[in-house]
Amino acid sequence: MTDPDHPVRGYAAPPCLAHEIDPAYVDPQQADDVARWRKAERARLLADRAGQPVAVRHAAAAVIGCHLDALLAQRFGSIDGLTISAWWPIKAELNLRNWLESLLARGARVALPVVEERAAPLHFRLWTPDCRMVQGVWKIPVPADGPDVTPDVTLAPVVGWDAAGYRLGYGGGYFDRTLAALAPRPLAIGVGLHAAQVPTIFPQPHDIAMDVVVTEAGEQKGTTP
Ligand SMILES: Nc1nc2c(c(=O)[nH]1)N(C=O)[C@@H](CNc1ccc(C(=O)N[C@@H](CCC(=O)O)C(=O)O)cc1)CN2
Ligand SMILES: Nc1ncnc2c1ncn2[C@@H]1O[C@H](COP(=O)(O)OP(=O)(O)OP(=O)(O)O)[C@@H](O)[C@H]1O
Repeated sequence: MTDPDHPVRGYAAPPCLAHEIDPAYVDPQQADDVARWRKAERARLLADRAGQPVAVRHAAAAVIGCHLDALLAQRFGSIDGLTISAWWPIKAELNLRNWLESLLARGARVALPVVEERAAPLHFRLWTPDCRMVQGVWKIPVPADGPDVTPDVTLAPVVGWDAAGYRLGYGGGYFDRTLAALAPRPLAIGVGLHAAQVPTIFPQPHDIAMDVVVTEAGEQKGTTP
């Protein structure tokens, strides 16, 4: 229908070109704003976390181990034979080492991430308490050798998280690249302090949401696989 008071004068851009716009198109100005916001938010969250008493982080890690056990039991039944990747804690990250050792005692395999190439997906190597470790990227200890493994479950430490399951890490984009590259995709569990929740991380096209986020307050986001 045409409105005689507002004659159609033509389009600013021909509508027939709409299909040629890449759905992954990112407004560079907006992407820049989000990157700047994330940098400041990371710094704030990291300072907050470092300011928590060690006893608080320690207690949170113990409770999170229990929540993770319940979650894995619900999703997989037995964990015997599962390969579960975690992290070697740095910068006041939660230390799940006791829980990781309990996984080994229950027949699971534990893997740690290795940055073999910058700006590329992570690799994973099996870990045991007595395996030889070497310093990797960012001086993060990694298992010195052993074959690459593909985790069934990957635990990703979060600097920040939102209720939609998106995580903020250290800004390397490593977990997003890794999840984008793995097929089948492992169950991705973001793990961190409840206080690290933010209303949104302003997800960008490259961000991949965690299947679940677990904090000391329990499971925060869940999807039925
Ligand atoms: N303990 C632990 N191990 C982990 C992770 C983690 O979050 N925690 N990772 C989780 O992914 C991977 C390592 N993540 C890294 C993330 C960023 C940079 C890094 O070089 N950052 C740059 C800034 C990048 C940018 O802003 O563009 C820097 O600080 O200079 C290094 C490693 C694998 N191992
Ligand atoms: N699949 C991908 N392909 C190419 N670049 C990617 C991919 N995923 C993320 N990136 C790049 O990585 C950069 C950092 O991403 P982001 O801010 O989400 O990191 P992060 O999730 O905090 O880091 P990390 O996962 O290492 O803890 C982004 O600028 C993005 O362009």
